Amino acid sequence: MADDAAERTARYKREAAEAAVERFFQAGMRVGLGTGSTAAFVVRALAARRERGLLLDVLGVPTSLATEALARELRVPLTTLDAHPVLDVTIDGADEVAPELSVIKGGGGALLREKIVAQASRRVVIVADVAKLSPRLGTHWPVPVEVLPFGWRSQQRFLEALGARVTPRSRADGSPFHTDQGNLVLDCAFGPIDTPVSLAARLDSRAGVVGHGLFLGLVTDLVVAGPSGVEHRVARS
Ligand SMILES: O=C[C@H](O)[C@H](O)[C@H](O)COP(=O)(O)O
Repeated sequence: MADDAAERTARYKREAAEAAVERFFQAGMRVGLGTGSTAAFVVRALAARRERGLLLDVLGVPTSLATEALARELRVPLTTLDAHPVLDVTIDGADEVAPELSVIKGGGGALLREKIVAQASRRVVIVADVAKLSPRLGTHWPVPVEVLPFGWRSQQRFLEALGARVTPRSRADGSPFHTDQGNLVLDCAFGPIDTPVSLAARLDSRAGVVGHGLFLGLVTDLVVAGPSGVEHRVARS
């Protein structure tokens, strides 16, 4: 039963990813490659197109070391933001998607590079299975906050004072989780967030906080897959 549900979810992720690659990646583009299980389907779909002789001149900027490794394994050519500071489009996953297409990201710890790449992209497409949809950010998912190891307990107190239940992220063996930049992640359960813009501003202005998973006003498109098929939604500008 549980296996069936996991297989269905994986199928929806793959369907969303494949539909987005077909729709948004075009010859000659410089593209951002997201991180996570849904974004991995994007890299695989791009590699599959290349095997058919399509999109051969597309170059990708990976948002994590894991995505970089996968792209290299599948022989997807990569570039950097330094070589291409403006990208045509990024396709990435998300943990929670609110109706106005604000999202929480960072379940895999790649939030900082993902936001840097998203902010450098003309178009930001989120691919998701239908279970990621939410009436309000924070309903189902904590906000990951990336902090410098230096003074991190002060950041924990700051985040608790903002109303969060804070869980320092750890690995399966209990050791602290470190991002690709060597920082820590504090998962901050706020519950449904009434004012995400002001919360993001508080986080952005705190020294020692180097990133957070609230992506507000960044996403241009959502491709979501579920039992009734694949749907494309566009953010209101
Ligand atoms: O840090 C990781 C990313 O923000 C992922 O895109 C996000 O956690 C969604 O991951 P998945 O597609 O595996 O559910």
